[in-house]
Amino acid sequence: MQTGEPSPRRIFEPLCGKIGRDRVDQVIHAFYATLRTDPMLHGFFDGIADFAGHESHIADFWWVALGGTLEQPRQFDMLGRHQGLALTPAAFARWLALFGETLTEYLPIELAAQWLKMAEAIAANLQRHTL
Ligand code: HEM
Repeated sequence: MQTGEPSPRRIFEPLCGKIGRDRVDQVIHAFYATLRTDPMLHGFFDGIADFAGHESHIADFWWVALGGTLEQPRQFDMLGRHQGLALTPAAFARWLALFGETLTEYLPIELAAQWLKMAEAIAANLQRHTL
């Protein structure tokens, strides 16, 4: 039996650590700037008065979803916020396409792919409950 050698093990590092909060904020800021000017989706966001507040709320959501913690925990109500928006499969597809484009612009391909995978899973769940 070998001694003194650490057994090989998978070191788990959550995505939040690999991406970092600054890049989460950058991605969200760029993504919502895109959403607000997108011909298909901008109308959903026109009514938001405090957009900076909205972006920081969304960035906090993703920070937690990616494994991070917040100094001041916040409540999220994903289903409640999306119910009644009359979302369509085409709107979801557009949202995901734009999110994927933003991710690949700001992150290395592997990190972008992992984050997008999470967004796709959340979107699929949202669609099941809101369409
Ligand atoms: C058709 C696609 C989508 C549209 C048009 C849309 C639009 C919106 C709107 C209008 C709000 C409410 C803003 C407010 O009143 O403060 C919101 C909230 C939010 N959205 Fe979406 N959304 C879409 C898909 C998604 C997806 C796929 C995700 C995540 C993967 C997401 C994440 C969030 C989060 C985290 C919030 C805040 C929830 C909370 O306040 O607790 N959205 N979205």
